[in-house]
Amino acid sequence: MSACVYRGTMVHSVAIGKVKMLTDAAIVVNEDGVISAVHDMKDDGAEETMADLMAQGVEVADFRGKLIMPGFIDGHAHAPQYVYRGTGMDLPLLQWLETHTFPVEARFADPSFARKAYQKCVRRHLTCGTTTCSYFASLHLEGTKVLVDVIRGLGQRAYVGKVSMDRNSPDYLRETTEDAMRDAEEFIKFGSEELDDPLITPVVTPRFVPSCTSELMAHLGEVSRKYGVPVQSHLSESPAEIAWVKELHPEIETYTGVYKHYGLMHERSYFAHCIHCSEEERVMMRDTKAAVIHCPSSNFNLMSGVANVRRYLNEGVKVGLGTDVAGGYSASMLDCIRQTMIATNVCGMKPDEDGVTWKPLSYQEAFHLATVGGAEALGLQKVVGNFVPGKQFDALVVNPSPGEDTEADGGIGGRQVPNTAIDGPFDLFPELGQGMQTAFEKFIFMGDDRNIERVYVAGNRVV
Ligand SMILES: O=c1[nH]c(=O)c2nc[nH]c2[nH]1
Ligand SMILES: [Zn+2]
Repeated sequence: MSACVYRGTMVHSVAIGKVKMLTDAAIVVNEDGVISAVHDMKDDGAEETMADLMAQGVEVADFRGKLIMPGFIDGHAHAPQYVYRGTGMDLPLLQWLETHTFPVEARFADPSFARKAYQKCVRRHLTCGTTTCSYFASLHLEGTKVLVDVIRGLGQRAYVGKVSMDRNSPDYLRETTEDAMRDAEEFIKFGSEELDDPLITPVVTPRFVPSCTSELMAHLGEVSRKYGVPVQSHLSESPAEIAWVKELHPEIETYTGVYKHYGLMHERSYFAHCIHCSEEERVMMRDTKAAVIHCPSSNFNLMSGVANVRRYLNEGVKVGLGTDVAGGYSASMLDCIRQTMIATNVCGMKPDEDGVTWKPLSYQEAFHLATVGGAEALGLQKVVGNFVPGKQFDALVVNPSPGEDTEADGGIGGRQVPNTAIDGPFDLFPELGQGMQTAFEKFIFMGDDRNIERVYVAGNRVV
Protein backbone atom coordinates (compact mmCIF):
# COMPACT_ATOMS: atom_id res chain seq x y z
CA MET A 1 0.00 0.00 0.00
CA SER A 2 1.29 3.50 -0.68
CA ALA A 3 1.10 6.38 1.78
CA CYS A 4 -2.01 8.53 1.41
CA VAL A 5 -3.51 11.73 2.76
CA TYR A 6 -7.26 11.62 3.42
CA ARG A 7 -8.81 15.06 3.25
CA GLY A 8 -12.33 15.80 4.46
CA THR A 9 -14.35 16.59 7.57
CA MET A 10 -12.84 14.41 10.29
CA VAL A 11 -15.03 13.44 13.24
CA HIS A 12 -14.05 11.16 16.11
CA SER A 13 -14.43 10.72 19.84
CA VAL A 14 -11.46 11.72 21.97
CA ALA A 15 -13.03 10.99 25.38
CA ILE A 16 -16.47 9.88 26.53
CA GLY A 17 -18.95 12.55 25.44
CA LYS A 18 -16.26 14.56 23.67
CA VAL A 19 -16.68 14.32 19.90
CA LYS A 20 -14.17 16.42 18.01
CA MET A 21 -14.73 17.65 14.45
CA LEU A 22 -12.20 19.25 12.11
CA THR A 23 -14.13 20.65 9.16
CA ASP A 24 -11.15 20.51 6.82
CA ALA A 25 -8.65 17.92 7.99
CA ALA A 26 -5.82 16.01 6.37
CA ILE A 27 -5.14 12.59 7.86
CA VAL A 28 -1.73 11.30 6.81
CA VAL A 29 -1.57 7.49 6.61
CA ASN A 30 1.75 5.70 5.99
CA GLU A 31 2.54 2.58 3.93
CA ASP A 32 1.64 0.36 6.91
CA GLY A 33 -1.85 1.84 7.23
CA VAL A 34 -0.86 3.75 10.38
CA ILE A 35 -1.89 7.38 10.97
CA SER A 36 1.31 9.41 11.10
CA ALA A 37 -0.22 12.90 11.48
CA VAL A 38 -3.49 14.82 11.48
CA HIS A 39 -3.49 18.41 10.18
CA ASP A 40 -6.15 21.05 10.57
CA MET A 41 -6.00 22.70 7.14
CA LYS A 42 -6.98 26.01 8.75
CA ASP A 43 -3.67 26.06 10.65
CA ASP A 44 -0.75 28.17 9.38
CA GLY A 45 1.66 26.08 7.36
CA ALA A 46 -0.80 23.22 6.74
CA GLU A 47 -1.06 23.95 2.99
CA GLU A 48 2.77 23.96 2.73
CA THR A 49 2.94 20.63 4.57
CA MET A 50 0.41 19.18 2.12
CA ALA A 51 2.38 20.55 -0.86
CA ASP A 52 5.56 18.93 0.55
CA LEU A 53 3.81 15.57 0.94
CA MET A 54 2.48 15.74 -2.62
CA ALA A 55 5.95 16.64 -3.90
CA GLN A 56 7.18 13.42 -2.21
CA GLY A 57 4.59 11.52 -4.24
CA VAL A 58 2.08 10.93 -1.43
CA GLU A 59 -1.39 10.40 -2.89
CA VAL A 60 -4.31 12.61 -1.83
CA ALA A 61 -7.83 11.20 -1.49
CA ASP A 62 -10.07 14.23 -1.53
CA PHE A 63 -13.30 13.74 0.43
CA ARG A 64 -14.08 17.37 1.15
CA GLY A 65 -17.83 17.73 1.77
CA LYS A 66 -17.88 14.24 3.29
CA LEU A 67 -17.28 12.91 6.79
CA ILE A 68 -14.29 10.74 7.64
CA MET A 69 -14.99 8.84 10.86
CA PRO A 70 -13.61 5.78 12.66
CA GLY A 71 -15.07 2.42 11.65
CA PHE A 72 -17.50 0.87 14.11
CA ILE A 73 -16.52 -1.88 16.53
CA ASP A 74 -19.17 -4.57 17.04
CA GLY A 75 -18.26 -6.35 20.27
CA HIS A 76 -20.70 -9.24 19.89
CA ALA A 77 -22.31 -10.96 16.87
CA HIS A 78 -23.16 -14.58 16.03
CA ALA A 79 -22.05 -15.24 12.44
CA PRO A 80 -24.17 -18.41 11.90
CA GLN A 81 -27.28 -16.70 13.24
CA TYR A 82 -27.02 -14.17 10.39
CA VAL A 83 -29.05 -16.58 8.23
CA TYR A 84 -32.23 -16.22 10.34
CA ARG A 85 -31.71 -12.59 11.30
CA GLY A 86 -35.03 -10.74 11.46
CA THR A 87 -37.12 -13.85 12.11
CA GLY A 88 -38.15 -15.73 15.23
CA MET A 89 -38.23 -12.81 17.63
CA ASP A 90 -41.16 -14.31 19.50
CA LEU A 91 -39.60 -16.16 22.45
CA PRO A 92 -37.53 -15.49 25.56
CA LEU A 93 -33.85 -16.52 25.55
CA LEU A 94 -33.84 -20.19 26.57
CA GLN A 95 -36.81 -21.19 24.37
CA TRP A 96 -35.43 -19.03 21.54
CA LEU A 97 -32.12 -20.94 21.66
CA GLU A 98 -33.85 -24.34 21.53
CA THR A 99 -36.38 -23.38 18.87
CA HIS A 100 -34.52 -21.08 16.49
CA THR A 101 -30.80 -21.05 17.24
CA PHE A 102 -29.59 -24.61 17.78
CA PRO A 103 -31.21 -26.14 14.65
CA VAL A 104 -29.64 -23.43 12.47
CA GLU A 105 -26.18 -23.59 14.06
CA ALA A 106 -26.17 -27.37 13.44
CA ARG A 107 -26.21 -26.64 9.68
CA PHE A 108 -22.71 -25.19 9.99
CA ALA A 109 -21.33 -28.73 10.19
CA ASP A 110 -21.37 -28.38 6.37
CA PRO A 111 -18.36 -26.24 5.39
CA SER A 112 -19.74 -25.33 1.98
CA PHE A 113 -22.99 -23.99 3.47
CA ALA A 114 -20.88 -22.23 6.13
CA ARG A 115 -18.77 -20.51 3.45
CA LYS A 116 -21.83 -19.26 1.56
CA ALA A 117 -23.55 -17.96 4.70
CA TYR A 118 -20.41 -16.42 6.22
CA GLN A 119 -19.63 -14.61 2.97
CA LYS A 120 -23.03 -12.88 3.10
CA CYS A 121 -22.70 -12.20 6.83
CA VAL A 122 -19.25 -10.60 6.79
CA ARG A 123 -20.03 -8.56 3.66
CA ARG A 124 -23.13 -7.18 5.38
CA HIS A 125 -21.27 -6.19 8.55
CA LEU A 126 -18.57 -4.49 6.47
CA THR A 127 -20.97 -2.55 4.25
CA CYS A 128 -22.72 -1.34 7.43
CA GLY A 129 -19.37 0.18 8.49
CA THR A 130 -18.16 -2.40 11.02
CA THR A 131 -14.39 -2.49 10.64
CA THR A 132 -13.82 -4.68 13.71
CA CYS A 133 -16.24 -7.42 14.70
CA SER A 134 -16.13 -9.98 17.50
CA TYR A 135 -17.85 -13.09 16.15
CA PHE A 136 -19.14 -16.25 17.76
CA ALA A 137 -18.98 -18.98 15.09
CA SER A 138 -20.55 -22.39 15.90
CA LEU A 139 -19.06 -25.37 17.74
CA HIS A 140 -17.61 -26.73 14.47
CA LEU A 141 -13.84 -26.39 14.18
CA GLU A 142 -13.75 -26.62 10.40
CA GLY A 143 -16.64 -24.21 9.95
CA THR A 144 -14.96 -21.71 12.28
CA LYS A 145 -11.79 -21.89 10.17
CA VAL A 146 -14.00 -21.19 7.13
CA LEU A 147 -15.28 -18.05 8.88
CA VAL A 148 -11.69 -16.92 9.46
CA ASP A 149 -10.88 -17.54 5.79
CA VAL A 150 -13.90 -15.53 4.63
CA ILE A 151 -13.05 -12.61 6.95
CA ARG A 152 -9.45 -12.56 5.68
CA GLY A 153 -10.66 -12.61 2.09
CA LEU A 154 -12.90 -9.60 2.73
CA GLY A 155 -10.32 -7.70 4.82
CA GLN A 156 -12.21 -7.12 8.07
CA ARG A 157 -10.45 -6.91 11.45
CA ALA A 158 -12.02 -9.59 13.62
CA TYR A 159 -12.06 -11.52 16.86
CA VAL A 160 -13.31 -15.04 16.19
CA GLY A 161 -14.42 -17.76 18.56
CA LYS A 162 -15.15 -21.45 18.03
CA VAL A 163 -18.09 -21.91 20.38
CA SER A 164 -17.54 -24.40 23.20
CA MET A 165 -20.60 -26.33 24.44
CA ASP A 166 -20.59 -29.76 26.06
CA ARG A 167 -23.82 -29.80 28.11
CA ASN A 168 -27.51 -28.90 28.04
CA SER A 169 -28.08 -28.77 24.31
CA PRO A 170 -29.57 -31.30 21.88
CA ASP A 171 -27.38 -34.24 20.82
CA TYR A 172 -27.05 -32.76 17.34
CA LEU A 173 -25.31 -29.65 18.73
CA ARG A 174 -23.19 -30.79 21.66
CA GLU A 175 -19.54 -31.80 21.92
CA THR A 176 -18.11 -34.42 24.23
CA THR A 177 -16.01 -32.80 26.93
CA GLU A 178 -12.90 -34.35 25.40
CA ASP A 179 -13.60 -33.06 21.88
CA ALA A 180 -14.58 -29.65 23.22
CA MET A 181 -11.31 -29.31 25.14
CA ARG A 182 -9.18 -30.47 22.20
CA ASP A 183 -10.93 -28.42 19.50
CA ALA A 184 -11.01 -25.21 21.56
CA GLU A 185 -7.25 -25.34 22.04
CA GLU A 186 -6.68 -26.41 18.44
CA PHE A 187 -8.56 -23.34 17.19
CA ILE A 188 -6.62 -20.99 19.48
CA LYS A 189 -3.33 -22.55 18.29
CA PHE A 190 -4.45 -22.20 14.67
CA GLY A 191 -5.45 -18.55 15.15
CA SER A 192 -2.50 -17.40 17.18
CA GLU A 193 0.41 -19.52 15.89
CA GLU A 194 -0.35 -20.94 12.44
CA LEU A 195 -2.20 -17.96 11.05
CA ASP A 196 -0.09 -15.09 12.36
CA ASP A 197 -2.44 -12.46 10.89
CA PRO A 198 -2.50 -9.17 12.85
CA LEU A 199 -6.13 -8.59 11.82
CA ILE A 200 -7.42 -11.88 13.27
CA THR A 201 -7.55 -12.65 17.00
CA PRO A 202 -8.80 -16.07 18.14
CA VAL A 203 -11.02 -15.90 21.23
CA VAL A 204 -11.85 -18.54 23.84
CA THR A 205 -15.66 -18.78 23.56
CA PRO A 206 -17.67 -20.75 26.12
CA ARG A 207 -21.26 -20.26 24.91
CA PHE A 208 -22.48 -19.51 28.46
CA VAL A 209 -22.28 -21.29 31.82
CA PRO A 210 -25.28 -23.61 31.22
CA SER A 211 -23.55 -24.90 28.02
CA CYS A 212 -20.19 -25.80 29.59
CA THR A 213 -19.21 -28.35 32.23
CA SER A 214 -16.89 -27.30 35.06
CA GLU A 215 -14.12 -29.41 33.53
CA LEU A 216 -14.45 -27.63 30.19
CA MET A 217 -14.62 -24.16 31.77
CA ALA A 218 -11.46 -24.83 33.81
CA HIS A 219 -9.65 -25.95 30.64
CA LEU A 220 -10.82 -22.89 28.69
CA GLY A 221 -9.60 -20.62 31.49
CA GLU A 222 -6.19 -22.29 31.26
CA VAL A 223 -6.09 -21.97 27.47
CA SER A 224 -6.83 -18.24 27.69
CA ARG A 225 -3.92 -17.85 30.12
CA LYS A 226 -1.50 -20.12 28.26
CA TYR A 227 -1.95 -18.37 24.90
CA GLY A 228 -2.70 -14.88 26.29
CA VAL A 229 -5.92 -14.69 24.28
CA PRO A 230 -9.27 -13.01 25.05
CA VAL A 231 -12.42 -14.68 26.39
CA GLN A 232 -15.94 -13.83 25.22
CA SER A 233 -19.22 -15.17 26.54
CA HIS A 234 -22.73 -14.27 27.68
CA LEU A 235 -23.51 -13.12 31.22
CA SER A 236 -26.65 -12.34 33.18
CA GLU A 237 -29.01 -11.99 30.24
CA SER A 238 -32.35 -13.36 31.45
CA PRO A 239 -33.85 -14.17 34.86
CA ALA A 240 -34.50 -17.83 33.86
CA GLU A 241 -30.88 -18.23 32.73
CA ILE A 242 -29.58 -16.75 36.00
CA ALA A 243 -31.77 -19.11 38.06
CA TRP A 244 -30.46 -22.05 35.99
CA VAL A 245 -26.83 -21.07 36.64
CA LYS A 246 -27.61 -20.93 40.38
CA GLU A 247 -29.07 -24.46 40.16
CA LEU A 248 -26.02 -25.74 38.26
CA HIS A 249 -23.47 -24.10 40.61
CA PRO A 250 -25.11 -23.68 44.03
CA GLU A 251 -21.66 -23.56 45.65
CA ILE A 252 -20.73 -20.31 43.88
CA GLU A 253 -22.35 -17.07 45.02
CA THR A 254 -23.01 -15.41 41.64
CA TYR A 255 -23.12 -16.02 37.87
CA THR A 256 -20.12 -13.69 37.41
CA GLY A 257 -18.39 -15.61 40.20
CA VAL A 258 -18.64 -18.85 38.16
CA TYR A 259 -16.60 -17.35 35.30
CA LYS A 260 -14.11 -15.94 37.82
CA HIS A 261 -13.82 -19.27 39.60
CA TYR A 262 -12.83 -21.03 36.36
CA GLY A 263 -10.28 -18.40 35.29
CA LEU A 264 -12.49 -16.93 32.58
CA MET A 265 -12.83 -13.45 34.01
CA HIS A 266 -9.77 -11.24 33.53
CA GLU A 267 -8.53 -8.15 31.70
CA ARG A 268 -8.99 -9.80 28.29
CA SER A 269 -12.58 -10.96 28.97
CA TYR A 270 -15.75 -9.36 27.67
CA PHE A 271 -19.32 -10.43 28.25
CA ALA A 272 -22.48 -9.74 26.26
CA HIS A 273 -25.61 -8.41 28.04
CA CYS A 274 -24.76 -8.15 31.79
CA ILE A 275 -28.27 -6.83 32.36
CA HIS A 276 -29.01 -8.08 35.86
CA CYS A 277 -25.55 -8.07 37.55
CA SER A 278 -25.61 -7.26 41.27
CA GLU A 279 -23.33 -4.68 42.85
CA GLU A 280 -20.98 -7.46 43.95
CA GLU A 281 -20.76 -8.74 40.37
CA ARG A 282 -20.17 -5.26 38.97
CA VAL A 283 -17.34 -4.73 41.45
CA MET A 284 -15.88 -8.08 40.36
CA MET A 285 -16.01 -6.96 36.72
CA ARG A 286 -14.34 -3.67 37.50
CA ASP A 287 -11.63 -5.25 39.66
CA THR A 288 -10.81 -7.96 37.10
CA LYS A 289 -10.94 -5.34 34.29
CA ALA A 290 -13.44 -7.42 32.34
CA ALA A 291 -15.74 -5.53 29.95
CA VAL A 292 -19.47 -5.37 29.26
CA ILE A 293 -20.78 -5.56 25.70
CA HIS A 294 -24.15 -3.83 25.73
CA CYS A 295 -26.59 -5.44 23.24
CA PRO A 296 -29.79 -3.38 23.49
CA SER A 297 -31.53 -4.67 20.36
CA SER A 298 -31.33 -8.28 21.51
CA ASN A 299 -32.22 -7.27 25.08
CA PHE A 300 -35.47 -5.75 23.80
CA ASN A 301 -36.29 -8.44 21.22
CA LEU A 302 -35.92 -11.37 23.62
CA MET A 303 -37.47 -9.29 26.42
CA SER A 304 -34.39 -9.91 28.56
CA GLY A 305 -34.32 -6.52 30.28
CA VAL A 306 -32.66 -3.10 30.08
CA ALA A 307 -28.98 -2.79 31.07
CA ASN A 308 -27.99 0.32 32.97
CA VAL A 309 -24.94 1.48 30.99
CA ARG A 310 -24.55 4.78 32.85
CA ARG A 311 -24.13 2.90 36.12
CA TYR A 312 -21.40 0.67 34.65
CA LEU A 313 -19.57 3.72 33.33
CA ASN A 314 -19.87 5.59 36.65
CA GLU A 315 -18.53 2.52 38.44
CA GLY A 316 -15.49 2.30 36.15
CA VAL A 317 -16.44 -0.79 34.13
CA LYS A 318 -15.39 -0.83 30.44
CA VAL A 319 -18.37 -0.86 28.03
CA GLY A 320 -18.58 -1.59 24.29
CA LEU A 321 -21.64 -2.16 22.09
CA GLY A 322 -22.78 -5.22 20.15
CA THR A 323 -25.44 -5.98 17.56
CA ASP A 324 -25.83 -9.56 18.90
CA VAL A 325 -27.05 -10.77 15.53
CA ALA A 326 -29.45 -12.61 15.57
CA GLY A 327 -30.98 -11.79 18.97
CA GLY A 328 -30.54 -8.37 17.39
CA TYR A 329 -32.08 -8.13 13.92
CA SER A 330 -29.77 -5.45 12.58
CA ALA A 331 -26.12 -5.93 11.59
CA SER A 332 -25.61 -2.17 11.75
CA MET A 333 -23.91 -0.47 14.66
CA LEU A 334 -25.91 2.64 13.77
CA ASP A 335 -29.02 0.71 14.79
CA CYS A 336 -27.18 -0.44 17.91
CA ILE A 337 -26.37 3.18 18.83
CA ARG A 338 -30.05 4.12 18.36
CA GLN A 339 -31.24 1.23 20.51
CA THR A 340 -28.64 2.25 23.10
CA MET A 341 -30.27 5.69 23.13
CA ILE A 342 -33.73 4.16 23.69
CA ALA A 343 -32.45 1.87 26.45
CA THR A 344 -30.66 4.70 28.24
CA ASN A 345 -33.78 6.88 28.03
CA VAL A 346 -35.81 4.04 29.57
CA CYS A 347 -33.33 3.97 32.49
CA GLY A 348 -33.67 7.73 32.84
CA MET A 349 -37.47 7.83 32.84
CA LYS A 350 -38.12 6.96 36.45
CA PRO A 351 -36.18 6.10 39.61
CA ASP A 352 -34.78 2.55 39.79
CA GLU A 353 -35.35 0.13 42.72
CA ASP A 354 -32.81 2.12 44.78
CA GLY A 355 -34.57 5.42 44.04
CA VAL A 356 -31.84 6.65 41.66
CA THR A 357 -32.81 8.40 38.43
CA TRP A 358 -29.99 7.87 35.96
CA LYS A 359 -28.83 10.56 33.54
CA PRO A 360 -29.31 9.19 30.00
CA LEU A 361 -26.32 8.88 27.70
CA SER A 362 -25.95 11.49 24.97
CA TYR A 363 -25.61 10.37 21.34
CA GLN A 364 -21.98 11.49 21.52
CA GLU A 365 -21.44 9.09 24.43
CA ALA A 366 -23.14 6.27 22.52
CA PHE A 367 -20.90 7.00 19.49
CA HIS A 368 -17.89 6.80 21.83
CA LEU A 369 -18.99 3.34 23.01
CA ALA A 370 -19.44 2.17 19.39
CA THR A 371 -15.84 3.19 18.54
CA VAL A 372 -13.40 3.92 21.39
CA GLY A 373 -15.40 1.97 24.02
CA GLY A 374 -15.43 -1.13 21.82
CA ALA A 375 -11.69 -0.80 21.24
CA GLU A 376 -11.08 -0.64 25.01
CA ALA A 377 -13.33 -3.63 25.66
CA LEU A 378 -11.38 -5.71 23.13
CA GLY A 379 -7.96 -4.47 24.27
CA LEU A 380 -7.47 -2.55 21.01
CA GLN A 381 -7.30 0.92 22.54
CA LYS A 382 -3.80 1.55 21.16
CA VAL A 383 -4.73 0.21 17.71
CA VAL A 384 -8.11 1.60 16.61
CA GLY A 385 -11.17 3.57 17.79
CA ASN A 386 -10.24 7.10 16.74
CA PHE A 387 -7.70 9.01 14.65
CA VAL A 388 -4.94 9.53 17.20
CA PRO A 389 -1.56 9.31 15.37
CA GLY A 390 0.03 5.89 15.87
CA LYS A 391 -3.30 4.07 15.47
CA GLN A 392 -4.32 2.20 12.33
CA PHE A 393 -6.56 3.85 9.76
CA ASP A 394 -9.85 1.94 10.19
CA ALA A 395 -12.28 4.45 8.77
CA LEU A 396 -15.52 5.25 6.98
CA VAL A 397 -16.13 7.89 4.34
CA VAL A 398 -19.68 9.08 4.83
CA ASN A 399 -21.49 11.05 2.17
CA PRO A 400 -24.34 12.95 3.87
CA SER A 401 -26.10 13.50 0.53
CA PRO A 402 -25.40 10.48 -1.70
CA GLY A 403 -27.97 11.34 -4.38
CA GLU A 404 -26.79 14.90 -5.00
CA ASP A 405 -23.92 14.22 -7.36
CA THR A 406 -25.83 11.63 -9.41
CA GLU A 407 -27.36 12.75 -12.70
CA ALA A 408 -31.15 12.96 -12.58
CA ASP A 409 -32.69 10.13 -14.58
CA GLY A 410 -35.56 10.55 -17.00
CA GLY A 411 -38.23 9.77 -14.43
CA ILE A 412 -41.18 7.55 -15.15
CA GLY A 413 -43.71 8.56 -17.83
CA GLY A 414 -42.23 12.07 -17.88
CA ARG A 415 -42.82 12.52 -14.15
CA GLN A 416 -39.95 13.19 -11.77
CA VAL A 417 -39.98 10.40 -9.19
CA PRO A 418 -38.00 9.68 -6.06
CA ASN A 419 -35.22 7.16 -6.63
CA THR A 420 -34.72 5.20 -3.43
CA ALA A 421 -31.62 3.55 -4.88
CA ILE A 422 -29.69 6.81 -5.00
CA ASP A 423 -31.45 9.21 -2.64
CA GLY A 424 -29.96 9.23 0.83
CA PRO A 425 -31.87 8.44 4.01
CA PHE A 426 -31.98 12.07 5.22
CA ASP A 427 -31.89 15.66 4.01
CA LEU A 428 -29.87 18.71 5.00
CA PHE A 429 -31.05 22.31 4.84
CA PRO A 430 -28.04 24.64 4.56
CA GLU A 431 -30.48 27.58 4.64
CA LEU A 432 -31.09 26.68 8.29
CA GLY A 433 -27.38 26.43 9.04
CA GLN A 434 -27.34 22.64 8.81
CA GLY A 435 -23.68 21.96 8.11
CA MET A 436 -21.35 19.06 8.85
CA GLN A 437 -22.14 18.97 12.58
CA THR A 438 -25.81 18.42 11.74
CA ALA A 439 -24.82 15.93 9.03
CA PHE A 440 -22.98 13.88 11.67
CA GLU A 441 -25.91 13.96 14.11
CA LYS A 442 -28.42 13.07 11.37
CA PHE A 443 -26.17 10.25 10.16
CA ILE A 444 -26.06 8.78 13.67
CA PHE A 445 -29.87 8.86 14.02
CA MET A 446 -30.98 8.30 10.41
CA GLY A 447 -28.01 7.27 8.28
CA ASP A 448 -27.45 3.86 6.71
CA ASP A 449 -25.20 2.03 4.30
CA ARG A 450 -26.30 4.33 1.44
CA ASN A 451 -24.22 7.01 3.14
CA ILE A 452 -21.16 4.80 3.68
CA GLU A 453 -19.18 5.23 0.46
CA ARG A 454 -15.93 3.68 1.51
CA VAL A 455 -14.64 1.52 4.31
CA TYR A 456 -10.95 1.16 5.19
CA VAL A 457 -9.27 -1.38 7.48
CA ALA A 458 -5.61 -0.78 8.34
CA GLY A 459 -5.41 1.64 5.40
CA ASN A 460 -6.80 -0.87 2.88
CA ARG A 461 -10.05 -0.09 1.12
CA VAL A 462 -12.47 -2.98 1.76
CA VAL A 463 -15.80 -1.49 0.58
O1 LIG B 1 -28.32 -13.67 22.98
C1 LIG B 1 -27.84 -14.81 23.08
N1 LIG B 1 -27.55 -15.52 21.97
C2 LIG B 1 -27.03 -16.77 22.02
O2 LIG B 1 -26.76 -17.37 20.98
C3 LIG B 1 -26.80 -17.30 23.31
N2 LIG B 1 -26.30 -18.47 23.74
C4 LIG B 1 -26.32 -18.43 25.08
N3 LIG B 1 -26.82 -17.26 25.51
C5 LIG B 1 -27.13 -16.55 24.43
N4 LIG B 1 -27.65 -15.32 24.30
ZN1 LIG C 1 -25.01 -13.46 21.88
